[in-house]
Parts: sequence; C-alpha cells; structure tokens
Amino acid sequence: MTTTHLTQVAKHWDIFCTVVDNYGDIGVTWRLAKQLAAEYHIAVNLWVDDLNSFSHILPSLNPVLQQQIFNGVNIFQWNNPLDIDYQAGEVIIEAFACELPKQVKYVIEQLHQQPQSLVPYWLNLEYLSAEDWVDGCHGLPSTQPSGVKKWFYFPGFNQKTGGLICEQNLFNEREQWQANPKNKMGLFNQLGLSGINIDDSVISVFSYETPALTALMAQWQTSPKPIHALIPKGRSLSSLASFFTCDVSDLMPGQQFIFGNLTLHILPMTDQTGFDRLLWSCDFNIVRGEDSFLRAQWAAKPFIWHIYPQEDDYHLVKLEAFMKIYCDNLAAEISTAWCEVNLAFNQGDQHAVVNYWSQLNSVILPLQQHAINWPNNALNDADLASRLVQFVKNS
Ligand SMILES: Cc1cn([C@H]2C[C@H](O)[C@@H](COP(=O)(O)OP(=O)(O)O[C@H]3O[C@@H](C)[C@H](O)[C@@H](O)[C@H]3O)O2)c(=O)[nH]c1=O
Repeated sequence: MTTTHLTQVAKHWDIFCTVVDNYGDIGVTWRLAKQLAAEYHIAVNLWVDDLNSFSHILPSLNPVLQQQIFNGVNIFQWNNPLDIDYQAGEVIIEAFACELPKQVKYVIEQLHQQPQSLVPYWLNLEYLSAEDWVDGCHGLPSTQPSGVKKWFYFPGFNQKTGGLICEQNLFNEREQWQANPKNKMGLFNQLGLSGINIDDSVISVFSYETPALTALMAQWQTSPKPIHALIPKGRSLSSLASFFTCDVSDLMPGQQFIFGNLTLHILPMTDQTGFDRLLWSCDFNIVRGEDSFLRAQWAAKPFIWHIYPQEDDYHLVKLEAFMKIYCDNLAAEISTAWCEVNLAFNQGDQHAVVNYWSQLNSVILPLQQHAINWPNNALNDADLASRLVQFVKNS
C-alpha cells in the first residue's frame, strides 16, 4: 500500500460478518476487531447482521442500536441495504465469504474505475483448518468481474498461513491466572457455582449434540473423584435431556444436579474474557467450532474438540489434519488415547468414547504437559492480527 493510498481514503478498516448460526463467526470477528483496535490502534468498524446473537457473547451490547462502541470498536447493525452512506476505508474484510452489501461493492467498483483513485484492500477471511492445502491458498488473489482483486486470507498453524488469533499478552495473563488457585475459585463463585472444592475435577462442556456426551456423563457419575461438569444452556444440554425431569429449555444458570460423583452445573454465558478464564480454570475442556477450539488450546489444558459438522463428513478430514499436527511429537499411547477419544466424541460412538476416556486418564499427566507446551509451538513466529497487518502493508 503506497503513501498516496493512505492520503486518499479514510483510515478505518471494515469487517463484515453474517451470523450463520451459533456464535463462531461473530466470535472470531469480534476477537480480531478488538485486537486490531487495542494493539494496532486501527479504527475498526464491525458490521454484524444479527446483534441479538452477538449479545450472547457481549452481554452489554444493545441489540436494537444502529451503532455503538465497545473496546474501541465501532459496532454497526448491518441491514441490507445499509442504513448509512458507506465510506470506504483502507481495508475491507468479509468474514467467511459473507456477501458484501451492494453499496459497498458499488463504492469499491467506482473507486477502481477512477484513474488515480485508490481502492480499499479487500480480503476474505477464511475458516481455520490444519489441512495441507491451506499453505498454497493463503494470500492468493481472485480477480472479480469488475477487475478488483479480492485476497484470500487463511488462518493456520504454520508460517505459510495467516496464523492464529492470539492477543499479545494472553499467555502471560493466563499463566498469572493459573499460578494462583484463588482465581479459579473466585471465578466459580462469581458464576454462581457452589460446592466445588479446590481439588475436584472440573470440566467445561461447550459442544454440539452428541450421544457421546451422554455416555461420558454416565461414566463420570462413577468416578472415584468428584467431577463437576459446567455446561451453558444450549446444544450440549439437548443431548442430556434424559438426565433431567424438566425440559432442558427450563433449566436456569446456577442450578446444579447431583448424579453419584458427578455434579452438573448450568452455567451462565459470559463475554469472551470470562469464557477464556473459564477455560483456564477447568482441568479439561470440551469445546467446539473454531473460536472455542483455539481458546482451549491457549488455555494450556487438555481438551476434546467437537468440530462443526459438515456435509459428507468432511469435518472428519479437518479433525484428522489437526490431530496429526497436535500429536506430532507425542508418545504413541498418549496420541492414540487422545485421538481416539476425539474421534469417538465426534462420531457419537458411546462405547469407544468411554473406553478411550479411561485410557486418557492413565496418560493425563504427560497430556497436561503437552497442552502447556503446545501454544507456543502452534503460534509459530506471529499471531494472526500481526501477520494480517503485515500482509496489508506489504501489498
Ligand atoms: C459458552 C460461551 C461462548 N462464548 C464464545 C466463544 C466463541 O467466541 C463463541 C463460540 O464460537 P465457536 O467456538 O467457534 O463455536 P460455534 O459452534 O458457536 O460456532 C461455529 O459457527 C459456525 C457457523 C462455524 O462454521 C463454525 O466453524 C463455528 O465457528 O462463543 C462466549 O463468549 N461466552 C460463553 O459463555
């Protein structure tokens, strides 16, 4: 990007996000927007088509406002057509191939046609995958019928990709948090969770529906050590209907249910900072999708990844690709137990998940050590936001 470019367009970046379902698309774009604003002092406009969903992970957001500012990010309700005149900035990020509004495309095309005028840098932020082909596709341009170039930005786990979202001070904050058990006990208290002793096993559960979860819960009841499963209202609980006498939709945060040595707590949803701290505070996390999957890795705790299901079981290919890199330097018995428990959970195989959970318990100490070592290996030389800023600068 040349100096002339900078003088001719507004300096802000726009990020457009449609909420397909769940919280992952908005979860990822919100993390990125916050980090660009906080660490790079970029004026970010985040356009979101469903503020109601967004408010689940940002409870102080007002879903009826057209515009509001949080964490230095300008959050806009994205209606089609846009409610306000669109002014292009330096960069436009369309998240996960969402279709940009017509007005935005029109402005880009107009700028492209004017001689001497500079066009915003247009990127499509893709989903995270550990598959090999990502290396070859990251950073490729696609020329649109208008002649404008759109660039593909692929997050990923090695230096040839766009990197992983991770705030600069995150690992320090997490280490400090985990160094003092009072932090986790204080958080549990703050979340309205009672009866958890400092040495009890605490497992957070944020998955999709799967019979594997039902089987694990049944197994945890017979654990020799007390286990607490912390579960927010939502899709995981739909798999656990048989555990309750009431409808799962009537469950309320703060309620707890005791089954043998397992206590099941209904968790309130919090903002992303609260969610991160929850993952840091548990002994084991069951996570899903894209963002909680990454945050479980940054928590430096063992986890199961319930990957977002795709057509023709393509998600299993993505799962295998990640398991391969995560287990690269692990001893065979740890790797087998961890991969098989993940596979069984994703395939809803009740027998296998229970069997491999037991095996996982017998290798939990080296697995914990691996979880501590992993974040720095995965991050490589730089996080996604810093690579993205560099990518734009070099273009
Ligand atoms: C439970 C909880 C979650 N969260 C946040 C963490 C994450 O940012 C977000 C959850 O996002 P994910 O973990 O990615 O899972 P998800 O299932 O909600 O999102 C999915 O959406 C699909 C449309 C995508 O294709 C998937 O790849 C995936 O991103 O919710 C909170 O902030 N507070 C909470 O209390």
